[in-house]
Amino acid sequence: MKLLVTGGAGYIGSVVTARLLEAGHEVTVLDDCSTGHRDNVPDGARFVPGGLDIAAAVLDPSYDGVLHFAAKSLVAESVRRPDLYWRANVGGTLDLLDAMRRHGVRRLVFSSTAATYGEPARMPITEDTPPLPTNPYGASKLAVDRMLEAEARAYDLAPVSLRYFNVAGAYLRHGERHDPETHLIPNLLAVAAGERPAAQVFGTDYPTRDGTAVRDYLHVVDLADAHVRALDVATPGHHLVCNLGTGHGSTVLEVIAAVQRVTGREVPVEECPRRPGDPPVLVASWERAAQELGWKPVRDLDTMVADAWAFRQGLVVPDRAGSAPHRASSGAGGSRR
Ligand SMILES: NC(=O)c1ccc[n+]([C@@H]2O[C@H](COP(=O)([O-])OP(=O)(O)OC[C@H]3O[C@@H](n4cnc5c(N)ncnc54)[C@H](O)[C@@H]3O)[C@@H](O)[C@H]2O)c1
Ligand SMILES: O=c1ccn([C@@H]2O[C@H](COP(=O)(O)OP(=O)(O)O[C@H]3O[C@H](CO)[C@@H](O)[C@H](O)[C@H]3O)[C@@H](O)[C@H]2O)c(=O)[nH]1
Repeated sequence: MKLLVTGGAGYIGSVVTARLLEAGHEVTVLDDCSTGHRDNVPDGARFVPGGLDIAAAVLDPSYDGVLHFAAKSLVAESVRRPDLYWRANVGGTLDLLDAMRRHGVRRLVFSSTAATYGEPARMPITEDTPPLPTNPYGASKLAVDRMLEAEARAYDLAPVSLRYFNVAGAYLRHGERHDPETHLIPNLLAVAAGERPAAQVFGTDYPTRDGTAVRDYLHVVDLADAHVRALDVATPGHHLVCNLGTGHGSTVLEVIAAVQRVTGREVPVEECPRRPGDPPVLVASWERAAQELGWKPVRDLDTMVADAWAFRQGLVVPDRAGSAPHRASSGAGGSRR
């Protein structure tokens, strides 16, 4: 297929672009490099610098589809500057959808998020869980999901919203290079590398097995492979929504233990107050993705940490598929409220 990847100079978009190229697709990346890096765009992809407002000039009717990663995605920033999030995530996507309609491009894979669900009490989270986002980031992504639903009906768009849980790991020369870095695993690796004095643990009084928050970490290559599959099942007039996670939750302290195990380094801990807006537990049910996409995650937490560590050391990270297949029915992995 001939594909446009928005945000392909970012962390996840660059890994997906690499996997799309490996699968034989032709890829153009559109990215304004606001949080991404030009040198992240894999060789073999065409790069167009710019924002979503120029999508109409980049697309043409020969394109088979779009994978849309370009967005602002920091929860805390979205609380401080909600206008930025509505404009970039909702307004930007409107520009993209207008461009797709104009050129008759229907297939769309969209980066949605677990943040659309808010703080549901029941785990694991299925796609039928009522979405109640608790911050403007999640709300802006939910607004796009709703736009896609309506445009599928009205204009025969073929959209797939993939709701990612916590993405981690690296592939080839692509890993997390955010500034500031807010994500847990890269921050822990900075401590292991001696670049930060201690790991900050945000909240030790959550109602979980060790008091720290539970998240469902998914390897970025497993995530990427779901996108390659989603392109094949996108259907005009139908909006498919699928969660992507492993069904297994890890606490912050368990992730710290994994980092110590994998790196062989000490990670001193500093207990800090809860980070505002952080839910206690988020764990995905990925049964729908298994059914609809024929997908399953096959890389475990230690592989995510090892690959992120290798990336940080400047190594080319190989594909380590099959480190630990996950069962679709596995439980929440954390005690519930
Ligand atoms: N990282 C996670 O755990 C996670 C979880 C759920 C959802 N997501 C979503 O996945 C997507 C990718 O996340 P990421 O972690 O790779 O982020 P990232 O910041 O590394 O990548 C986003 C890319 O989009 C580009 N971009 C941003 N706004 C743009 C615009 N208006 N026009 C053109 N380019 C623009 C940035 O320069 C960057 O290269 C985002 O939509 C994010 O909301 C990420
Ligand atoms: O230095 C740190 C960083 C994080 N955490 C905690 O670790 C967990 C994971 O945090 P982080 O890696 O920042 O991810 P989330 O805040 O869970 O958000 C990610 O996962 C969401 C879906 O679950 C997506 O919507 C977001 O885009 C994505 O950034 C949370 O409980 C944090 O409080 C710490 O204790 N110390």
